[in-house]
Amino acid sequence: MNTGTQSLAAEPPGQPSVAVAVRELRKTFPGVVAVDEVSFSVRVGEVFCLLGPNGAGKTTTVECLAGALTPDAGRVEVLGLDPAKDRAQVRELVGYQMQASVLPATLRVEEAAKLFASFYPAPIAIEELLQTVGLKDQRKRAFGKLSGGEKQRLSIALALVGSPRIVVLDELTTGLDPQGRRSVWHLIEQIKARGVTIILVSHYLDEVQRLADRLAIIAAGRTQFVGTPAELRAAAAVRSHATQTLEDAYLTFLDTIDPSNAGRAA
Ligand SMILES: Nc1ncnc2c1ncn2[C@@H]1O[C@H](COP(=O)(O)OP(=O)(O)OP(=O)(O)O)[C@@H](O)[C@H]1O
Repeated sequence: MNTGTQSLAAEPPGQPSVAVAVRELRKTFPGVVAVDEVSFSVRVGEVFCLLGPNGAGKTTTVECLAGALTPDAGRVEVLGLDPAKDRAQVRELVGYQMQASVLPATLRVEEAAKLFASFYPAPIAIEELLQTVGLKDQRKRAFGKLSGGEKQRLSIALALVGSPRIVVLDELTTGLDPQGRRSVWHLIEQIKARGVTIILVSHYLDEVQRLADRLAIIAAGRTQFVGTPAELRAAAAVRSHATQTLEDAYLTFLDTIDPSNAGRAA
């Protein structure tokens, strides 16, 4: 197994090069081990993708690093902070893409952005934010009247409004048409170009191929692989000569995971 982890303690003084370090993370809910033993590091400025089957523990993991859940065991560091203890600071540093559908239907785009901006000490100017995500012309439109792609853009805007250094995007392009997906990918590349670290939970291997600098595969609550997309293809090629696309490589890799690890009960 290649978990490619790094030690925060090994970082030189000054600007950290590791944005997020997760070590042997475990999180249970009554009757379920959601995350059993997950470890990975995310470097400052990279796009890092979390992949894995439904129920593998990806959302639980990112909720632990965003400070929304408290781990049962293990260690999580976000720019040197513990999200479970330094919750307020971590919430200023990490933008978490909310499920947009929780917003009231009558709330206008601009009102939602202003509301979320009021939670942060140094928010981005609303006009610049809406321009960046391509919603300037829709700023007066009510949330309930937005298309699926526009809702997705708004949820990204709300994750960015606090000028975060890290953005966590969970299932970024689910439900978008091909054009909408490509334009959201372009948006992610623009955000990356500003130096923001991006953690992306995705089921779409074309998206991962296009955006990811590195990725982790989580299955059965454990990290099964950490590396670049090219390294995943190389690792899968050892197991199957038929491997071609990143999706082929991912599926080949998953096939080799011991199924007795799955379906964990607490
Ligand atoms: N609040 C909760 N209470 C009880 N069980 C939970 C809770 N949140 C998650 N789980 C369970 O923990 C496991 C991991 O869920 P999680 O949402 O982290 O997986 P995921 O990898 O994000 O899945 P998906 O790809 O389907 O979104 C699942 O079995 C899920 O049912």
